[in-house]
Amino acid sequence: MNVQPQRKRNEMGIYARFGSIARPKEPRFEDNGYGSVKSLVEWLNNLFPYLNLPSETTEEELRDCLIDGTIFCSILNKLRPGVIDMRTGFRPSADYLKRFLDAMDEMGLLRFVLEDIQQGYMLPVLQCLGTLKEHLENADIYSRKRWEVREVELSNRVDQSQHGSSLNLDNFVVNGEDKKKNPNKDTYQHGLISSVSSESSPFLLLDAGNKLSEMLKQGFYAEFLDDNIKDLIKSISVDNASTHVLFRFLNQILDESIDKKDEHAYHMARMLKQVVQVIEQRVYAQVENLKDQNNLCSVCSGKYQSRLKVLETLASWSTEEIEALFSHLKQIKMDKTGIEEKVRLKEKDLTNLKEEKRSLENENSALKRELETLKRIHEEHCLQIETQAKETNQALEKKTHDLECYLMDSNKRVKQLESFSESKLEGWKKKEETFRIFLNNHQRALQELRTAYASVKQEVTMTKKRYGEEFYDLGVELEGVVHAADNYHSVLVENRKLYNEVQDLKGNIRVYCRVRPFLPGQCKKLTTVEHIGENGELLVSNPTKPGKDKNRIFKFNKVFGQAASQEEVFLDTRPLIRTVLDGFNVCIFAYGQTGSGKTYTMSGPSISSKEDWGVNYRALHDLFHIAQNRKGSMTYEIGVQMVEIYNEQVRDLLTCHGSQKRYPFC
Ligand SMILES: Nc1ncnc2c1ncn2[C@@H]1O[C@H](COP(=O)(O)OP(=O)(O)OP(=O)(O)O)[C@@H](O)[C@H]1O
Repeated sequence: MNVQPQRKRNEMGIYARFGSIARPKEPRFEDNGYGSVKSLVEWLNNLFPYLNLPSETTEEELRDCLIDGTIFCSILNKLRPGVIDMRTGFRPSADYLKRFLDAMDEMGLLRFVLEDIQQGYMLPVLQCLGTLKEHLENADIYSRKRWEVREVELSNRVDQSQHGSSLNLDNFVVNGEDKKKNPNKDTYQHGLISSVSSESSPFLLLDAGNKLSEMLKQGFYAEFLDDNIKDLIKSISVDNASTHVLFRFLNQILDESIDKKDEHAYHMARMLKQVVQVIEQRVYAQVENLKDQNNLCSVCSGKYQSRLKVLETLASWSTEEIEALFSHLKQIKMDKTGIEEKVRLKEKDLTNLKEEKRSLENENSALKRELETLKRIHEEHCLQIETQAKETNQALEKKTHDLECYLMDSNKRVKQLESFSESKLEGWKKKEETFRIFLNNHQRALQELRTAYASVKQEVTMTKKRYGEEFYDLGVELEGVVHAADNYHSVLVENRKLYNEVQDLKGNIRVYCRVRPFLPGQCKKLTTVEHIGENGELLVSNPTKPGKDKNRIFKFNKVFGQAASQEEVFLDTRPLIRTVLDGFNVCIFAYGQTGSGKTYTMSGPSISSKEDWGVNYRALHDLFHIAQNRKGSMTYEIGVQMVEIYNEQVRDLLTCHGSQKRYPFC
C-alpha cells in the first residue's frame, strides 16, 4: 500500500495529513507513482463515458467533477456492488463523500479526508483515485482469472454466450439449473476458494464477501442452504471475509430460515438472529475500540518517534554542549520559577478579573433586563404610535375623502362661478359702457364746474377785498366801542354805588317771615295763619283767646307762604348778599323755635339737588359765579368762618386750638 510519508493514521479516518497548517509543498501528481492526471482522466472516461472529460483536464477541473462524490460512489459500487445505496436521495457533495469515505474505511482502503477535496488539496484525492483504479483493474484481472478457472471446469456445462464477456458475478455463479446439471459443485466451490485464497489483499477478501452477498441476493444459496451451508461457509474461508459481509450473510440465512414453515427452525432462527445481532453489536463495538486504540497507538508512535529523534540529536551533541545545555536548563528553571510567580500573580489577577467579570455580568444582566423593559415599553409605545398612526391615517383618509368631495363641490362652484362671472362680465361690460358715457358726461360737467369755479374764485377774491374794507370799517367802529367800554367801567362803578345806596334806602336790617307747611302726619291740624298780605302783613288768629287778642297782625319786610320755594326766598336776599362784593358787610341768620324750618331755609333739606339748596349754598354759588365773571377786572379773596352762639357764648367751630375756641378770637 502506497502511503505518503507526510500522512498517518488518526482518529478522523484511516488516513489523514499531518496537521493542516504546515502543509508541505504539494508535489506534482506525476511524481507519485500512480501515473498522471491524464491517465486517470482516460480511465474515468472509460468507466463513465458520459463524463467526456478532455485529455488536458487540470486537477482543478477534475476536482470540480469529483467534489459531489457521485463518481467516487459509483466507482466503489463497481468495485463492491451495493456498498453505497445511491437510490435514496442524499444531500449533494458532503453526504456522498462521507458515505464514500466511510465505505473506504470499512474496506480498509487508502482515502483522503473531506477537507482535502474541499480545500483543493488534490494529491491525496488523486492518490485515492489511483488506488481505486488499481483495485478495479486488479478485480478485472481477478475476475478474468476466476473466469478462466470456471471455464476450465465448466467448459462443457455452461454456454459462454449466455454470460458474455462481462465480469459480472452472474457470470461466475452457477444457477439452480446448472447446479442440478452439475452435481459436482464442490469443484466449483473449490475453484472459488482457491481463487479467494490465492489473494491475500483486503480487496480480495472483500471481493469474497461481495460474492457471498451477491449469491444471497441472487437466491443461489436457497438451493443448497440446508445441506451445504456449512460446507459453503467453510469453503469460502470466512476468516478472510469482512465481518460486515459475514453478518449480512448470516442474517440472510436466518431470514430465509424464518421464512420457512418449519416451526422449530423458525424459533431457532429467531433466537439465533437475536444472538447474532447482539454479537454483531459487540463486534462492531470492539472494532470501534480497536480503531480508537489503533489511532492512539499511531499518535503515541508519532510522539515516541519525535522523542527518539530528540534523543538521537542529544546523543550526537558533545559534553560541552550538554553542560551548556544544563546551564541553559538551570537558567530555564529559574526563568520557570519567575514565570510561575508571574503566573500566580496573573492567576490572582485572573481571579479578580473573574470577580469583576461576574459583577459585570450581573450588571450586564440588569442592563439586559432594563433593556428588555425598555424594549417592551418601546414596543408598547410603537404599538400606541402605530394605533395613533392608523387612527391618523383613517382620519386623513376621511379628510382626504371630505376634501375630494369638497374639491368636487368647489369645482362645481368654480364652474358655476365661471358661468356667473362670465354673465357678470358681460353685465360689467355693459355697465362699463354706461359708466364711460356717464364719465364723459361728468367730465363735461366738471369742465363746466371748473369754469364756474374760476368765476366763483374771482367772486371770492372780490368778496375778500370787500370784506377787508368792511373789517377796516369795523375796526374803526370797535375803537369807538373800546372807548365806550372804558366809560362803561366808570358807569358800572357809579351804578354799583347807586345800587348800594338803594339797598341802604331799603333798610340795612330786613326781616322776612316764612310759614312752614304742616309736616306729614300733621295734615288734620288747623292753621292759625289767617292771611298773608302783599306788603309783609301776616294775620294770625287764636280762637282760644277772647276779643282783640283773638286776631293779631304782624308786619315783616316780606312774608313767604307755605308754597314758597327755596329760589323765591333766596331771590329777595340776593341783592343784599351781592353788596358783599362791593365791600359791604352782610349778615343773614334765621330765627325761630325748634322745628320751625331754620335749617331747611338756610341750608336746605339736601345738597344733592340744586333745587333744594338753601340761602347759604345759593349765596355762595352766586358770589363765586360773579367773582369768576369779574376775574378780568377784579380779584377777590374769600375766607370762611364758622361759629356757634350758644348760651351767650360764641365759639369758632373751625379752629383746632382749644384756647382760641371762644370769642374774642385772636
Ligand atoms: N318751608 C318748608 N317746607 C317744608 N318743610 C319744611 C319747611 N320748613 C321746615 N320744614 C320741615 O320742618 C322740619 C323742621 O325744620 P328745621 O329742622 O329746619 O327746623 P329748625 O328750626 O332748624 O329746628 P331746630 O331749631 O330744632 O334745629 C324739617 O323736617 C323740615 O324739613
